[in-house]
Amino acid sequence: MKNIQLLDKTFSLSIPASDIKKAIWEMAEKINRELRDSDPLMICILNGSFMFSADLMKLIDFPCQISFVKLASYEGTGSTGKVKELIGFNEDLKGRTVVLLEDIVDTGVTVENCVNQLNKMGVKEVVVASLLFKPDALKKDIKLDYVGLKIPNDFIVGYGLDYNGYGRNLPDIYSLTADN
Ligand SMILES: O=P(O)(O)OC[C@H]1O[C@H](OP(=O)(O)OP(=O)(O)O)[C@H](O)[C@@H]1O
Ligand SMILES: Nc1nc2[nH]cnc2c(=O)[nH]1
Repeated sequence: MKNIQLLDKTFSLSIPASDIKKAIWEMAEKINRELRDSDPLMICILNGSFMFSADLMKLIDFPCQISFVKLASYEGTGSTGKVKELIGFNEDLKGRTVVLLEDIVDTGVTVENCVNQLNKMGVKEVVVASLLFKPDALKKDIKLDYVGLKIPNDFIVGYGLDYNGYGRNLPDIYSLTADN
């Protein structure tokens, strides 16, 4: 199995780029079918979601807007349980169908925080699309509308996800090995 080293930690290949591509293609098909008449505004949650959002958007086949927020809840290899807002929601979203684009839903604190903020801003509906979901880590009562792949509760890097800022550029996804 292919291993990589980032800073002090070793990771092993867990999701090859071909599986990621297939999951995004299937999600885009569904979104194209189900949201084309809703004039949705996609919101990419930076940093981690930049790669997923770019690849998904290229497969959306109707006129569609995208905007960006920058939030952080993870430090090192664990959740802080709190969401830091680095760039917030600053558009008029009243009455809009908003699609949150997440690379991963882990504890769910980030998505819960966004959904609460958006509802206060008077959106019509919030739809959540996440490439990855760790069901065993979830601590919040949130609804996920589109999920690419369900994964075990291991710390992962690659395809936008980082370890202390490194690993985001990897096309495949890697899991922290047991011997770290
Ligand atoms: O469900 P949660 O426990 O909230 O975890 C999910 C969040 O964690 C990651 O962001 P992170 O805080 O690492 O910031 P980053 O995207 O800038 O790496 C990821 O991009 C999600 O936004
Ligand atoms: N890099 C990284 N960020 C996360 N944010 C929430 N879960 C994870 C994870 O497993 N890896």
